[in-house]
Amino acid sequence: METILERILFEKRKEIKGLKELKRKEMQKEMTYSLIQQLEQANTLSVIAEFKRASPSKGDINIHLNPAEQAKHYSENGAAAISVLTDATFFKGSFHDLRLVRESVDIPILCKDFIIDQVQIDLAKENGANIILLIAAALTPSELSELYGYAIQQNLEVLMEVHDEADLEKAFKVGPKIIGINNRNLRTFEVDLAVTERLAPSISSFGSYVISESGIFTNTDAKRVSDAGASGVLVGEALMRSGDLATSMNDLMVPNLKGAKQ
Ligand SMILES: O=C(O)c1ccccc1NCC(=O)[C@H](O)[C@H](O)COP(=O)(O)O
Repeated sequence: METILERILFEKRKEIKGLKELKRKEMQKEMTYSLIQQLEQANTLSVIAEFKRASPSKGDINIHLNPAEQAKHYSENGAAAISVLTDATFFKGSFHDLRLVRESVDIPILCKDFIIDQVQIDLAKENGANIILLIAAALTPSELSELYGYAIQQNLEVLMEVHDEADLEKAFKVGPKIIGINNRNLRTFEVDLAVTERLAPSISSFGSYVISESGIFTNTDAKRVSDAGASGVLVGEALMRSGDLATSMNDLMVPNLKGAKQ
């Protein structure tokens, strides 16, 4: 006669089979949201469109936009990925915004925050991010390497941000596949696309993809950073203020065959 323990274990084995299948499907889904894959396949400059209500340099940009609706418009107009600012104090963002965006689109999402601890990476993942930002200037070389390793372990992609040669040296030691060049000096707020022109060649030689971040508004700006070797751009303010997203996105998606990693 079957004991209660045997019956429980029989049911448990069935449950575990189901749980494993669920986990496998979830992992498969996570893997399909890949910015690296998008960059590999793109033949135009890839646009990472940012949801950015406000910022320290510009104050309120567009605080009334709905994150889910804006993300849908970004995606419908060809965004390769969406960046969501989750910092509340300086950017009026939240992890709730990130979740709303995840629920509204089927493309990779970057959690744009000032990550200094693993717990933020956990939160980013729990709320649907596939990519996290690590800012070289905000971390020591060992913190950068430790947080990078942790994110990769969690099946996340990493956009490692640099602004000068010292940051680049730190980044190269870790060896990320995607490096973002922030054209904005985060200390002075000065924005200069020449920063991309100066740093992109060594990143391309290193073999990583270049994303040019900040201060990109026009077709001329997009062409300029694409010519410098960028495979993608990260654009916030221009898209958050745009009255015609289709045209704004189209202007940024310049042909970019040579931007892709060789
Ligand atoms: O945007 C700021 O004022 C800012 C200030 C201090 C730290 C970071 C800041 N911005 C984060 C970003 O990197 C940008 O949101 C992103 O690159 C898009 O920039 P933009 O297209 O110029 O809005």
